[in-house]
Amino acid sequence: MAQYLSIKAEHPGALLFFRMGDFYELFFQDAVEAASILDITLTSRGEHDGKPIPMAGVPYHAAEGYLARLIKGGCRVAVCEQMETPAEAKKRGSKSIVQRGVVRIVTPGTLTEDALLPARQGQALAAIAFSGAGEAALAVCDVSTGAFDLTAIPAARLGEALLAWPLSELVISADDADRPLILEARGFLSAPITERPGRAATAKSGEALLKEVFGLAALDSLGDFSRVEFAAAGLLLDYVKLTQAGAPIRLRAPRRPDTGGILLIDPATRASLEIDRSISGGRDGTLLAVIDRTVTAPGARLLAARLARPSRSVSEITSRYDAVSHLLGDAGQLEDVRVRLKSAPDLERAVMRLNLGRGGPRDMAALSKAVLSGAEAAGVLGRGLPPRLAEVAETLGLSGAPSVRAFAEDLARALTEAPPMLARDGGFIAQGWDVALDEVRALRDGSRRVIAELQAKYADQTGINALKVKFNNVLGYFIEVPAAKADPMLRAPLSADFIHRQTMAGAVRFSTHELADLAGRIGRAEDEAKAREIAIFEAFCAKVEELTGPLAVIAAALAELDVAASHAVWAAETGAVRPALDPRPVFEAKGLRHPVVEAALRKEGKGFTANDLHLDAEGNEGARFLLVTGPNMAGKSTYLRQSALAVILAQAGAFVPAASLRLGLSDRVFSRVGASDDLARGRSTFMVEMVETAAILNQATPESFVILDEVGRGTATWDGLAIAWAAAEHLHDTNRCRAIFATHYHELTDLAARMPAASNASLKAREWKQDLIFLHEVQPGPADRSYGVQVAKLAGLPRAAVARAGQILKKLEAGPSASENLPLFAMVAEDPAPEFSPESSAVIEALAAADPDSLTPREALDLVYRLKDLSRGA
Ligand SMILES: Nc1ncnc2c1ncn2[C@@H]1O[C@H](COP(=O)(O)OP(=O)(O)OP(=O)(O)O)[C@@H](O)[C@H]1O
Repeated sequence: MAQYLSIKAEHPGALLFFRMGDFYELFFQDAVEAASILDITLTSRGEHDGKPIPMAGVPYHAAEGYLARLIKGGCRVAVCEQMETPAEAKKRGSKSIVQRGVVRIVTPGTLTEDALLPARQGQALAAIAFSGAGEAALAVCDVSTGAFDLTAIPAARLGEALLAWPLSELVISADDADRPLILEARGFLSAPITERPGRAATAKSGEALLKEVFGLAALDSLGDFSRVEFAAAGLLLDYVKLTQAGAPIRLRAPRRPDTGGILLIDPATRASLEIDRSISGGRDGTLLAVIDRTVTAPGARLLAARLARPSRSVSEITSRYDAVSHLLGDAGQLEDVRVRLKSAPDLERAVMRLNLGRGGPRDMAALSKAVLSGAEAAGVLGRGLPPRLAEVAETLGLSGAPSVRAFAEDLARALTEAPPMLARDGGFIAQGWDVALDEVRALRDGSRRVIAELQAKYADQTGINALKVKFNNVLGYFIEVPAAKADPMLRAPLSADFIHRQTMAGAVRFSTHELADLAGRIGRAEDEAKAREIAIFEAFCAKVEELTGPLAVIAAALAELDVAASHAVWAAETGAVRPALDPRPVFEAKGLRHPVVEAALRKEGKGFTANDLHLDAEGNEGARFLLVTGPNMAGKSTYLRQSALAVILAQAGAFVPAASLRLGLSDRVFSRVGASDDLARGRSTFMVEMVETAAILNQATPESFVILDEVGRGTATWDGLAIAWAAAEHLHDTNRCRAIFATHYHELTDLAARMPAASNASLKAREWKQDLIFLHEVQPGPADRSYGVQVAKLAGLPRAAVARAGQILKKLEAGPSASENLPLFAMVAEDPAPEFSPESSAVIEALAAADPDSLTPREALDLVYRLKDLSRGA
């Protein structure tokens, strides 16, 4: 207990998995907590301060499954192992306790095990540091692959920067816990936030840790990082170090992701476009889920990363297109490549596990299979490739890495067909690979055969046919006879040979010197074979470590090829086309479709109506601002979203579901679609809408692409209209970006005539026998009316209510306030609109009645006093 308590004291924030023989045991509050999450029995053992100690345990061989559930349940787990065998402990004195130590702390952001990590999802552990100058630095790593990115960003962009990663855990300095930006991040992040002492987040500690981890005397070779970046790196590495409990950190040198070259997507836009997470939280119904045709886990992770961080670099995007075009051009080759890729396991994570000392024979087999499958895929690719694919083919072809090929082939020969997960289980080195191993195995098997033969010999000698030689873990090999027949063996002369071991209810067990001797030999041979296998495995691990660099390049090439093939397959299935990139800020799509809605409709056997869209931020060849009207349910939101999704797909390097698309690259995509409450953060629907709209109006540049749906809907009609109006003008006049604006305020359609680079479009609907038919077709010009009542009828409002709504609508349409369009147009025309109130109209009347030319100075002064009184309502 003293040992337990002292180890537990070192890891206050984690559940302690305390290894005792074949179990990990948990005690005290840990046991209570784990038992409730894992639904396992809570028992007790011994006493502490006069009270029973709660205890719960899980078998060590099944620990991964339990760990996974605890991590999902938001726990951290410190895994404490026995660092020596009980026999070793005894050597130090008969009362010595086995030495134990924490070998790692398992946290949501630092997993490496296959069983704990979703294969097709990336894992990002991020740390943030802030500078005094409004700058933040973000250090992000994936300990399962070794990726490590380090970058500085304006602090205000923290949200979008964080969400561009598949975040599993965020580390912050405790000193930053109360910053508004962190409080805000708590709202939109689903990943847990871990606080660390502020001293870990200093430039000095960062520099020291970077030097230590990468074995450098000076940091110049890493590139030019700032103090705040070093601080973020320090915070991250310090945490990784803590969780690795002394094992070396295996990350690649930090890379600066090219944020200048990334299409920025803010958190609200990311959520509303459902790129990789649907509004309801899952992956179903997202853009990623619909286009993903990857066949390997690293490919799936790369695809997700590309959709999360589309590019802004023409050369990067073009080279991605070239690869897709090539594969799309040869269906046979594409299929052949994918067959090879399908048999390539997760090389990235297997190598990392092996390097961390957590890998096993199965990871070795995965490494070999992945490398050799990649080589086969390269063979299929052949010649005449565009540069990017040529590079992939060259890497995978291994012509430049003969030692990797030799190693992969060695492994293929050395390992058995289905190797065990853990090296200590043995039996993974194939016959014929190692002479010494084969010899000890022959010895062991020979002794086993002799034992099998002993059964016949002893049966003969004792005359007991039912005599059996058996094995169990407690006795080892033993001789068993039915109790009724055992008597002669307990007496001379047989008792001289047969030594009594155990009497059971129905059987008696014996051993002989001969049997013990043979069993000893088998045991020694088995130990020797295992030791030999482990030695071979360790030699392989050393080789993996040596080849880690080239293996990482191969892993990246495999993922790259898988993503290009995935885009090609999806394009072939859906008729997606290669976008044409234009240096001007245009968006000209013919026959554009919404990939997710289309896929959903296809499942129901329905077709999707493709639509065109032509925008030009400079206003030369098309409108920069398109106002879309049309009935509810006509397809406005779909039209808006499909254009924003096309920008994201195109800049991610994928083809787009259209007949054609000509696109000038965007710096940012903004979307405000649909109203959503954010009650958890204390914001009403309208507040959320205004916060998001404000973000767009404040940040959109002429290169941005904006879709806004029903701005102003969440408040009183006139207020809403006024806000929508002002937002439209601001986008058109000030932001000057490509923008589509959907609205139910028909009054706004007149704006197009007043703004030079704006135009109207609407979705067609037709009334037929009092029913409404949606054609989902976009046409130029405003919608004639809104058909809200018809949609209400479609939705199943009671017949009487629909009829009544129809009556009211007629009245309203006939009444002056509704038919006379709003006075707003007149008011906004030139001057800012004056506030009209009873008081102000009285002031105006008095002014109108006054004749300045005939006023004496005294009368003029009186008039001023009267106006003043009138304005107060006096
Ligand atoms: N181009 C299209 N082709 C076929 N079906 C479509 C198309 N666009 C939309 N739809 C169908 O119409 C439904 C409603 O579309 P959407 O939500 O875009 O309408 P809306 O005009 O934005 O409605 P509201 O004004 O009520 O928000 C979609 O869920 C989809 O099933």
